[in-house]
Amino acid sequence: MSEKLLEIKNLKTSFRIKDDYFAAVDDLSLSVNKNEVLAVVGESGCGKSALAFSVMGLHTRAKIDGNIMFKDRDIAHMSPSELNKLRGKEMGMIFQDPLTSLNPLMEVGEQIGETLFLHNKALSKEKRKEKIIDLLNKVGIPRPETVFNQFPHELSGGMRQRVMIAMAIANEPELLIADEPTTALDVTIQSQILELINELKDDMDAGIILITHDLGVVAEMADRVAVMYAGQIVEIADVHTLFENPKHPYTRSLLNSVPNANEAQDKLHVIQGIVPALQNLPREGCRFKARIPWIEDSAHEEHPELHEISPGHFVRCTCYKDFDFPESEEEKHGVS
Ligand SMILES: Nc1ncnc2c1ncn2[C@@H]1O[C@H](COP(=O)(O)OP(=O)(O)OP(=O)(O)O)[C@@H](O)[C@H]1O
Repeated sequence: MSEKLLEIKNLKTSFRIKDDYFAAVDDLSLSVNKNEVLAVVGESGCGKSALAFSVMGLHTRAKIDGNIMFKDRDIAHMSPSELNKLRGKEMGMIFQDPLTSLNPLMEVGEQIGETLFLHNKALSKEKRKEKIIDLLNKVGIPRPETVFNQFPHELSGGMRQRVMIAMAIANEPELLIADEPTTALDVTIQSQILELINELKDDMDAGIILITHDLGVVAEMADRVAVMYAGQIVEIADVHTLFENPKHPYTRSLLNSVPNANEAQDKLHVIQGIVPALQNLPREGCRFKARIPWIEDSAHEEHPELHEISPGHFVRCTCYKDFDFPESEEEKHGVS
């Protein structure tokens, strides 16, 4: 039986725009087990990073409602000092762009050392250095003794990403959030980094939230997949089910918009439109409705819910039952 590490219940993360608050994560619930990679996918602007930052307690101005239970403690409402004790120790995060999270003025060894020191003041200077070299080795950095004394700008993008991973895992966190960890990297480095994250999962029995818009990465890495649209989860299932039997029109559109090298495909489907800006998100009814105008209004639920259609496979709104891709351009634009 898998052991639950994180349980998010009815999370609502809202940002203030002018005089109102608008939810970027809107009543979202999900859980992550130990030794599991949960991928969170969706187009730009659907709320993936807002979710990750909420879990890490990194939003300074957002309004957070709901609960984020991490090992039976509600971290959604912890004080900043309590959260600081958890971050970097029990929870680690890998960001998309290492330059935003590494200090440009500090040598690599010193930065990793600081993270170690913050959470383990008893470690002697010598032991700390030993541990840092070990970590640099572990994340596949050649000549770790040299890199120890280098500044981030002296390293390549792939090496910087590895340094950030070394920092994120320095204290062996139980929960690791990786937000687009390989987007900026070329394909060979990307697969090495993913392999590394996979090893960490097994070595440390960690739970991992992997945020990405790359479905190839999802197929390779994830145990389960949550598909997000407009702040909500629209489908969640184990990775095999999600790729073999996707149901929600949004999931099917995402999968259908990716060329499949193994199969002959007649036509790629392009999802029309974009995720609306936060202030313009439809909050009533099916949020995806405007992007599939050829589907009858009556197919949608008034208050779309997540339906468990097979064990562990949840789909939001009944419109999935009637969904198919349009046969013609006219149909696609809702003209019959
Ligand atoms: N601090 C903020 N203030 C106001 N709006 C914000 C803030 N941060 C995010 N948003 C808005 O919240 C929505 C979700 O953004 P978020 O960055 O979580 O999306 P995302 O799915 O991670 O996108 P990407 O893949 O581009 O990073 C977007 O409409 C974004 O403009």
